[in-house]
Amino acid sequence: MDFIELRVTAPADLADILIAELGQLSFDTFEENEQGFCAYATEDGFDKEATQAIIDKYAHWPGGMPVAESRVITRQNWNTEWEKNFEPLVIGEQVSVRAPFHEARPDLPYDIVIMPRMSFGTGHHNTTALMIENQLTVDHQGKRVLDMGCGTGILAIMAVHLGASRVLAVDVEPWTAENAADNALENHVQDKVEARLGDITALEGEEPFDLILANINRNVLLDDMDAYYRYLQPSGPIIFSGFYEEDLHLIREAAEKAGFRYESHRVRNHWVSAIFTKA
Ligand SMILES: C[S@@+](CC[C@H](N)C(=O)[O-])C[C@H]1O[C@@H](n2cnc3c(N)ncnc32)[C@H](O)[C@@H]1O
Repeated sequence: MDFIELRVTAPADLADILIAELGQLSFDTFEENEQGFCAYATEDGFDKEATQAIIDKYAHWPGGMPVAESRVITRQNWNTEWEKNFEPLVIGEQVSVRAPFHEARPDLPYDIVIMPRMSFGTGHHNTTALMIENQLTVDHQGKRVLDMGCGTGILAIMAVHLGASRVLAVDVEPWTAENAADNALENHVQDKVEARLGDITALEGEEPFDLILANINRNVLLDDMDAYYRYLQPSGPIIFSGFYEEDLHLIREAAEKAGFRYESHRVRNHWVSAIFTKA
């Protein structure tokens, strides 16, 4: 399959804003670098005009105008690049996230092995790290968990490490659902994680979950808010991310309108992960 690689040169503060806005289009993987960042989308989902409109909107940015160039790449090239650049990392001082070719960290309580491929979720993005930090504060013991927008399945794997009894990991991108299943196997949690292809409609017939994790993007979260409420047990927690600090009020308004109670949120580089509970 072919993908679009969008190379963006922009000052760091603007790069964060552009990543948030491009994340509302079909770009779902971002790699930051010294000049700005690279964003990836499937060739089919790439909307050239909408992408250019976002770049043009910031032509008068005080720190320097953004410049974007796109090219088509194959999945294979993309993987090689990604694997070459994938550094192990530690989240919340407790969770080691690494590829199979990195050394394990037996000094840390949680070890997650990710085969990156073409999916979002190696822990390097602020939203993934924020989600995991929030997961560390929420009781997962014996819980049935939903991971919406699972990407690599990193949050689903973390949920099992924290004691979840079952996790349904759902994503709209076919290779992502496959990648999540492979990563569950790699982390020996395949008996507890079911990876499923689809969007919110893939949940039809499911009983409400004890805990929901949803790191997607602002628009999908807003659209699916009422459904999340229906698919959560009373007083169950839901952890959101994938949106920018400026949009927290929108997420909060929609969540409270649906019936959730705001609990807390954390922010890194303008990205947010927020915890609500079903009132
Ligand atoms: C920000 S990534 C999060 C990946 C991973 N959960 C993490 O925390 O790193 C968002 C994921 O949501 C998926 N996605 C986008 N729209 C979706 C939808 N309507 N329903 C389910 N998944 C969706 C994308 O394919 C992508 O893998």
